[in-house]
Amino acid sequence: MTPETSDLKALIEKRVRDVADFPEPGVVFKDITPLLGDVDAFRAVVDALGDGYGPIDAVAGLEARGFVFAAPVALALGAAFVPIRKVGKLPARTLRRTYDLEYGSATVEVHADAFTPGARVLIVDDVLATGGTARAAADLVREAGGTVVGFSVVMELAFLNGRDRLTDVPLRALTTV
Ligand SMILES: O=P(O)(O)OC[C@H]1O[C@H](OP(=O)(O)OP(=O)(O)O)[C@H](O)[C@@H]1O
Ligand SMILES: Nc1ncnc2[nH]cnc12
Repeated sequence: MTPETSDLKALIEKRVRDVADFPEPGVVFKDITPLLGDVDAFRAVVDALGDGYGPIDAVAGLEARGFVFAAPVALALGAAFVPIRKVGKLPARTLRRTYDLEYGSATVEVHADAFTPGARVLIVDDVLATGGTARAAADLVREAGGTVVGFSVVMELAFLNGRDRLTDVPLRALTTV
């Protein structure tokens, strides 16, 4: 680990707050709002999420917290931003996946025409927990014709083993707790 990497991990862990029993008893929620409130930390995280992938055509972000990181990463890389949204929000023809979360379940969609065939796509989110969201996102991008170059997250919750569901996708977690 380079000093820069360990500094970034320490910064993220300092600026992501644990909130017990949210949104339901037994869940320790990782609250990114302090990180978003620290301009230098937010900028460093955006830079690190998109660094070193080579040419990227589109950055796909997961509603809602993933959008906050994915959109600035897209701008920084000179790439398109593609939203992967909760069901019922995208207006044109969509592709859809349903999956389980640490708390409850969710269905997400992407526009069927979001990617040009073979587009190099980086997927960005805030947290990797069970990996259900990440798995759904990677499957949707592929079904829509994109090539998944990587999945980049701010924080991985290792005890939920999400990584095991993404063995076919290069995964980058800026920090793992
Ligand atoms: O690895 P998983 O178990 O799938 O969990 C990770 C996902 O859960 C959270 O989103 P959530 O669905 O709570 O939506 P939000 O961003 O709208 O709060 C988080 O932002 C990730 O997208
Ligand atoms: N514990 C957690 N904190 C924040 N986001 C999450 N998404 C799934 N589990 C989460």
